[in-house]
Amino acid sequence: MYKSGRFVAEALGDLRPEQVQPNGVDLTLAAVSEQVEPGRIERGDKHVGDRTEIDPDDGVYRLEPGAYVAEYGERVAVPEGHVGFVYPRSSLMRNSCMLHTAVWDAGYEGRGEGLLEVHHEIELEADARIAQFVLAEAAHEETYEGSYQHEKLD
Ligand SMILES: O=c1ccn([C@H]2C[C@H](O)[C@@H](COP(=O)(O)OP(=O)(O)OP(=O)(O)O)O2)c(=O)[nH]1
Repeated sequence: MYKSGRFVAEALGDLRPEQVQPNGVDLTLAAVSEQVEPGRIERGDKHVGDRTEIDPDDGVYRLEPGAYVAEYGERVAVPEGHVGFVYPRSSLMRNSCMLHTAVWDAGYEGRGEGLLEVHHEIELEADARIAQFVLAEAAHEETYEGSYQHEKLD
């Protein structure tokens, strides 16, 4: 069962009131980058290819069609007994852009990333709300202890 937006907001903390939605909380766009070298997925390890961060122009990212990595501004913490997912804000999708998500594991804490697919040029203001984070109840044995634990926390 998906939890309420208020429950998700309490798990994340430190949000503006307009970020709290009925079924989740909105995440903002903290940074945009483009991958510039190949990554590698091996049977036992992985390597994320280098990226170049895009500078916003007067606070606005003007993006041509392509694939980008979006960094979210909020510290996400997935409580035990739950799993998280990110959906695009529907206005982003209605503008021919999409955010893709992997699984946000129970116990993960950090500022995560998503794959931003731009199918028609778009302007995104820095710190604008672009995504919605939701939590669902989920059974699990362990909690997250992978290499991205505590990423981009101050
Ligand atoms: O769209 C997503 C989905 C997940 N995460 C975060 C939360 C998740 O718990 C963590 C690790 O994801 P995953 O377990 O899929 O990473 P991995 O590629 O298997 O690496 P590792 O084994 O080091 O965890 O990344 C994101 O930032 N963006």
